Amino acid sequence: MFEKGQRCQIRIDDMGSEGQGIGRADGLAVFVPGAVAGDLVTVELTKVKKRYAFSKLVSVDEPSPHRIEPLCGAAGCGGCGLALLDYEGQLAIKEKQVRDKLSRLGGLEDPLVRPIVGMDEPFRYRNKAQFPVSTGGIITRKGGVVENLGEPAIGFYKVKSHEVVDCGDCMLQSAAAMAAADALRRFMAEDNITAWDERWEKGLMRHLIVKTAFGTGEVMVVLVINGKGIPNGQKLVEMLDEAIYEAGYSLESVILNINKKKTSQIMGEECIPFAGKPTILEQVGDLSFEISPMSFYQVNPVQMRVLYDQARKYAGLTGKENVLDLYCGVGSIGLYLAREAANVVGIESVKNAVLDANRNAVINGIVNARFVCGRAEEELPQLLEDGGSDEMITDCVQNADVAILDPPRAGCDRRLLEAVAAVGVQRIVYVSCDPATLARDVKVLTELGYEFVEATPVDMFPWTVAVETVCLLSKLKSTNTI
Ligand SMILES: C[S@@+](CC[C@H](N)C(=O)[O-])C[C@H]1O[C@@H](n2cnc3c(N)ncnc32)[C@H](O)[C@@H]1O
Repeated sequence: MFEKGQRCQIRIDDMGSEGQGIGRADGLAVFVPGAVAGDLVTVELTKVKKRYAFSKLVSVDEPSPHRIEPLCGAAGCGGCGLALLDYEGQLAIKEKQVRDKLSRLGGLEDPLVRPIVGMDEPFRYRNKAQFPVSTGGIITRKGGVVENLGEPAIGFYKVKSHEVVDCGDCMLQSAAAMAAADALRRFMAEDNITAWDERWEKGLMRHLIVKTAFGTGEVMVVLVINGKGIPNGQKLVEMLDEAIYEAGYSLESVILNINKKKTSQIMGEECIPFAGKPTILEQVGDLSFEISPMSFYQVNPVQMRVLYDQARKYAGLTGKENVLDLYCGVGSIGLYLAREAANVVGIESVKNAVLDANRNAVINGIVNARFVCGRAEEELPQLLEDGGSDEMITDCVQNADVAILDPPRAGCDRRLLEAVAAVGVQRIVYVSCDPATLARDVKVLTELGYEFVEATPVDMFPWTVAVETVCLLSKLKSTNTI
């Protein structure tokens, strides 16, 4: 029996969702912040439950061969959960997590999990930076004049708080994003621009969002503000333009996003084009995609191609198949596969993303893909039962051969999985950003008449705990050739 305050020595063999080490003491799972997979550590238990315990690290008695010094001085920002593990160690732990989850939660005995596909250069891979802005608080002087208490800080929230850790350089962000942050920091200091203070619900600048299209070099800056405009805003545009140009990119779009609410939601509903174009253009292989301020777009374009190529391989298209692209976002997977399919129908719940998806089809001259707005778990059963006014959509849904599922972290609604099984597709390609919900859904699909064939993890987010997986399930029993 373990109790609070007790010390014990354990070997760390897993990492938790916040990057803490996990080891076992007589079957009890012990969470250890600051420990990494492979470490032998002494810990002091701080809270003991029936099956698990929390602890604090007392000493690292035998460091893991993969333990390294923290990636950067801004450690504490909470972004890099695996900042103390080298890249090889990160890949090993992610692959293990996918295998473990598929066995334990998916009920699969010895699932075939291919080696994880990592990056050659796991730095500056993010095409979207999202920095909170602070000046450490504001004060209101006589006459209602609002003033900052400190210097502008642009970076990340400290773990479990809304305190902004200023970040001069983040190795995960593009050079354009860091240049934009630097320009905004200088502008705010020179022009005494206030930052949002959530205690008083006052202050102008809330977030800086920078989207970088690596394929074309185009950059969009979104300034989330609590107001209608930015005093001397033209000067800021010029400073951003110069800084981003010096970083080797081209500022093509500046958007003001209005968010006046006390909310943890980063963006408000209203976007006002402030300078340049309302969208930027990205190039992926021979496809072009318009990127708008609000729609979801994969954040790691290098690994996005790896992911989509794996999905294409698993889809096994010959040109005759009807493909469903469920949870399709701006249609990128469906459009990537469209030239090798008969027809593609995508379903997505965010209206703007559906508009982008249909526009992306037009931009690329793709005529055999349509995108429908709605909740996939409601829209698919309905199209299956009643059809719709568009013949191509009805035919594609009712005679679909392949379904791509790419849900958010929560995974798929059971009704959607039942509808996919009712369509009777031969192949299901499941793209997942959470191995636990993937495993849960794989279990449901095996109960609905599909067999798990194999999975390939793809590292979309080096240095963080997140892991992406592409998985193939088949209706055909053991007769697949990939
Ligand atoms: C992980 S993203 C995948 C997007 C796209 N497949 C891609 O590769 O860029 C998940 C998408 O599912 C959408 N979504 C969330 N819940 C949904 C639902 N119930 N029905 C349809 N789409 C949904 C989100 O808006 C988001 O665009």
